[in-house]
Amino acid sequence: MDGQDAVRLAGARVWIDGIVGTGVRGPLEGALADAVRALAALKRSAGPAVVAVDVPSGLTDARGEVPGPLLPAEVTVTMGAHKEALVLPPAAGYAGRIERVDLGLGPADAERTPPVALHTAASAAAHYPAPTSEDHKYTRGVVGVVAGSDTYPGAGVLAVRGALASGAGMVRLNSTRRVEDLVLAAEPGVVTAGGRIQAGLIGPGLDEARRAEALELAEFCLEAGLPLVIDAWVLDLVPGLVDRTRPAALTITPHYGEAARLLTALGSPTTRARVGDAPLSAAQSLHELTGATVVLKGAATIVYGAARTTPADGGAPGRARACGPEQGDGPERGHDPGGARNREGSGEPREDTHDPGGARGPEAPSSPGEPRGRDSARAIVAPLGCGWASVAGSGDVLAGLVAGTHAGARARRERDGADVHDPVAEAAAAVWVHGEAARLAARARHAPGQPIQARQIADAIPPVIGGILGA
Ligand SMILES: NC(=O)C1=CN([C@@H]2O[C@H](COP(=O)(O)OP(=O)(O)OC[C@H]3O[C@@H](n4cnc5c(N)ncnc54)[C@H](OP(=O)(O)O)[C@@H]3O)[C@@H](O)[C@H]2O)[C@@H](O)CC1
Ligand SMILES: Nc1ncnc2c1ncn2[C@@H]1O[C@H](COP(=O)(O)OP(=O)(O)O)[C@@H](O)[C@H]1O
Repeated sequence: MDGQDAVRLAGARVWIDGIVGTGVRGPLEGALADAVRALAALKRSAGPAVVAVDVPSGLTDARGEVPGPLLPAEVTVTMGAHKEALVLPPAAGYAGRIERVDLGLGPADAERTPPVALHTAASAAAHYPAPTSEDHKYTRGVVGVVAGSDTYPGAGVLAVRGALASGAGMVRLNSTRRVEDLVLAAEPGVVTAGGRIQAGLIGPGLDEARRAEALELAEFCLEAGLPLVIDAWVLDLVPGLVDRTRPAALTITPHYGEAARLLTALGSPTTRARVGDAPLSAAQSLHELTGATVVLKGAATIVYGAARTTPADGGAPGRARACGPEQGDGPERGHDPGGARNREGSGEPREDTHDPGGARGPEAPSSPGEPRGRDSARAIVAPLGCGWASVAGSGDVLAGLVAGTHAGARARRERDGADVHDPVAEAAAAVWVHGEAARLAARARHAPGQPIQARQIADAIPPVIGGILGA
């Protein structure tokens, strides 16, 4: 590109970038790299809008990494299927708004580009069915939550609100008196007594003083084969839990900083910057090292894991002993989220509070690295989120929503005796709903939008779910 080209280009308000497509692999090199670098610099100073054809030039990597110079676009018009580089972070951040042009190659094109699927409203709707006349709170799912502390009381409120907003039938909370009072003032339907649960959540806003309660719920869930979501600081429990249990039902929800810490603790040292450069690889490594479904949070959130195709619970389908009878059981059975405090007066742990190994059957995977009865791993990514979602407590709402979504799915499996468990699809649905809720709250669907708080994301979840069910 000579000086005259530069002057001509600088005068144009829109550039159409069709320089390099998806056929190239690895970083652009030589004269091509120099030209793309020069154009990117000129774009920064002259400010044209760039419309890329298929992919922005330089986004060549199928794992969403950014290998070298590239020309960022405001709009990318892509043909047929979505390309990984357009949906996976960090590359997705350079593609702008995506316009897909159907080439008539079939409906699957819209959603799938193996091995990465893009989550959509249609795929989320299946995970939030409207209750029928047969349903009651236990068939809609009960979430046991250990969240919030006197250090971070607000996170407990937000996690509970996320779980409730999922459509779960009930949330049982174990927290400090202050957090419980705050939660009950906002949500009087929350229960602080022990009892039957169908999924657990530990992490949001916990401090060291709450470690024992978090560990107790984690062990209860993993031993009973109940879905367990681990978030935030208590992700540091994961290496110990993976060693001692088989985490078939474990979902972890780290942000990049937490992912780097956890990978390092698992013997794969890395940094937050390296996770940010290659988040798909980080999510894959976390899954391979733990067996868990990994929700790696960022501007575009990657969900990585495997579906179970054999009974998650072993034994009689539809019933987990640790959860007590099918219905009508009260606080005398199941998990006791109040721990020792709620047992005051009895002197002993209750008979059904822990059920070591009882509900986990022979179908449990033999090791985290070599799960039996599971499909091969896959990634699902939600479209690039609305930036207003990056506000304190947003991830706490998401953790609650993921746990509520797992609890609902688990309750339906118990009711129907179903044996297919797809925690990746469940978690991806929750991520999609959370992203849409942020967009709705911020009024950012067709406009830049406006600042929001995490509680507004929680408030917007029910209308998003209602919207996808009514569509
Ligand atoms: N209202 C309440 O009660 C709230 C309570 N909360 C509770 O606070 C606790 C601490 O959680 P926390 O995430 O703030 O701190 P922590 O994990 O130590 O991060 C340290 C370093 O990690 C990085 N990093 C952070 N976020 C990142 C991201 N999204 N994406 C990428 N990187 C990110 C960043 O590193 P840097 O970029 O500076 O290198 C940062 O300096 C936790 O229990 C939580 O539940 C919060 O939810 C807020 C609302
Ligand atoms: N730039 C962004 N655009 C869209 N969503 C974002 C962006 N940055 C973060 N998020 C989302 O915001 C949430 C932040 O969660 P987290 O880091 O756990 O925060 P907190 O601990 O304060 O709740 C995640 O759901 C993440 O996907």
